[in-house]
Formats: sequence, structure tokens, C-alpha cells
Amino acid sequence: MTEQSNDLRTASSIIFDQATKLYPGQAQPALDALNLIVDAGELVCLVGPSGGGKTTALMLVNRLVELSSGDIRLGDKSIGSLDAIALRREIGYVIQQTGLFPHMTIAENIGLVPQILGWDKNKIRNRVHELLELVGLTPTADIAKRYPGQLSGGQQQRVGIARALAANPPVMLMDEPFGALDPITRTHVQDEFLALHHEIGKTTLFVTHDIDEAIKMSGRIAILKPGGKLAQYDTPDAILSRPADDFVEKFVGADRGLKRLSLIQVGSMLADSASATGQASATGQSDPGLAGWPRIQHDASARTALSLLLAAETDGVVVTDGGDSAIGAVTLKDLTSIAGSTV
Ligand SMILES: Nc1ncnc2c1ncn2[C@@H]1O[C@H](COP(=O)(O)OP(=O)(O)OP(=O)(O)O)[C@@H](O)[C@H]1O
Repeated sequence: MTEQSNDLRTASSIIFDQATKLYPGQAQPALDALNLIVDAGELVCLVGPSGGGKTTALMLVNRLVELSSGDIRLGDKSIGSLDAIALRREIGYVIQQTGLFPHMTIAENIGLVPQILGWDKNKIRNRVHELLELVGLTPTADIAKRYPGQLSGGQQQRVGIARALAANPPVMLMDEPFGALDPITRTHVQDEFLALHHEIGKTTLFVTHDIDEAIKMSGRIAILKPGGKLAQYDTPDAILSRPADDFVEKFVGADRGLKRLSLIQVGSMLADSASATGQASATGQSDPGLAGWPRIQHDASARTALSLLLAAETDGVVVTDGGDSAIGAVTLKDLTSIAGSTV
């Protein structure tokens, strides 16, 4: 482990306490008495329709916008009690447009905050290398010497994340960070960021208008509705299976049953399906009734199982362990009872 990794500061919770923002000249608050606790190390997605107050909520945390009333705390420190510039150094901020300086090299962009903090040149160089590696860019290539315009959109976004992490902030704010990427790059960068989050555990508030991205990325989702009111704050599974009101139900979409299937691994359904179907001992090849059923690994999603089964026109799938031995079966009835329970 490098010196910098040992140096990681502990994550800090973010607490919105009746946080309200009324912009001058506006009749309605952009954010209305928001109460929300993001636990230390947690990744929470903030979603909602355009104008719901998502960006305002983020900019209140780093004081690019000031609260009208209420409070926001990082751990036990009220942000109002801190110097705004010092506060921003405690917070990594990633935005859709990356905010990279076009006339500075990638190394200079990433090293900017450490330089302002007065780190010596060697320490900055090591940190830049470490961060490029961390975000999946090979530091030995000439990437550090290139300018942002010489990188792809996905690479620029990775650099934006590296720069936000440069001074080991305990908190990350991310505003539609992957919104400008094409779908394939976006999926890659999402996967990489999730792995990175598990590795470094920064408290992260992540804004997206895309409910599918939120379901994939977060342990809990906060849904804001017009007027900046919190509609629901819960796990993806709870939001999909028990939307708090009509607004949330409409926002998550008519296919929430299918979305819920994508959260569930088929292996975790085996105990339930055994009692539901009486096929606990299903072993695929040895049971002629199941011989024609497609086989699926236990860690695949229930949604993938449904697709397989529909394509094969069978009544179920055989679930296998890592070594392709059958460990049970899941039927169409099992799958539709999960998807259907939310419709
Ligand atoms: N500087 C400002 N002055 C006045 N009103 C503002 C200002 N910034 C934002 N608003 C208003 O506050 C409300 C919330 O805006 P905000 O940008 O926080 O929403 P959002 O959920 O992030 O929207 P989007 O998804 O479109 O980015 C909107 O009605 C917006 O018009």
C-alpha cells in the first residue's frame, strides 16, 4: 500500500437538517425543508425531475449556494461554521462538464488542489500516478502529459474523478457525472466507479435524473419532487416494491417489476422457489422434466433468467454453482410472482 493510501481520511456523514433554499425572486423553494442523512462511506443517489432541486442540494453542501434556512452538517460540523474555501477542500466535486482546465495537462489538472495545499513536487507526482491507476488510466502511457482535449469523453470523466479525489476528501459530490457519455462508455465508467467506491468508501452524494443509474449505483435513493420536497428515501428494492406515492410510482416507471428482478440474484431465490414449486432437489440433467431448461449461474440476475426462459420457451431455468453443477431451479411462476407483486 502506498503512503497516500495509508493517508486516507475517514469518511464523514452528510446531514441535511430542514435544509431550505429559496432563490431571490422565486415564489417556490428550490429545496424545501430537506431532512436526509447520508451515512459515512455510503453512496446515495439523489434523483428527481428537472427543476426538483438536485443540483441546488449539492451546491448547498459545498456552499456554492447558501442556505435560506436549516442546516447541513458534515459529521458534527455545521458547514456554516467553516470557511467556504477550506470546506471545498474537504469535498471532491465532479460535474458533467468535467471542469478540467483545457490549457493544463492531465497531471497539472489532477495536481491542482495538492499544489494549492503546498504539497512538494514528488508527493504530487506520486499522487497523480496513484490516482491515474485508481481510475483505470495507465500512468505509464503519455496520458499525464496530454491536454483534456486529447482524451475521450470517458477518459476525461475519469480524470475529473481523479482530480476530485486528489486531496483525499472525506466527501464526494457528483452532479450527473456520466450524463454526457455514450451508453457503452457510461456502463464501463459506472462499473469502475462502483468498484472504486467499494475500495475507498468515500461518502458520496450522486445526482442523476436516470432512475436506472440510481438503482444500479446506490444503496439508498432519495427522490425529490417538484418544489424540492423529499418524496421517498429508501433502498432501490423498497422504492420499486413499495413506492411512497403516485409521484414515485410514476417516476420509477411502469416496468418497476422488471427493474426489481434485475436487483435479485437467482441463487438467492432458491429457498423460496423450492417451497413454492416443490422442486428443491432439481438437478437439471438428472431430472428429465428439467433437462431442456436453460442453465444459469447462481449470481446472474433474475431478469436475465426471465429473458433466457422466455427465449427458450421453457417453464423454468436450472441454477448452477460456479462450476456448472445444478443447485436448483427457478420457475416462470417464481419470477412473475416477484415482478408481479410490484405491478
Ligand atoms: N440561481 C438561481 N436563481 C433562481 N432560481 C434558480 C437558480 N438556480 C436554480 N433555480 C431554480 O431552482 C429550482 C431547482 O433547480 P435545480 O437546478 O436545483 O434543479 P435540478 O433538479 O438539479 O434540475 P436539472 O435536473 O434540470 O438539473 C428550479 O426551479 C430552478 O429554476
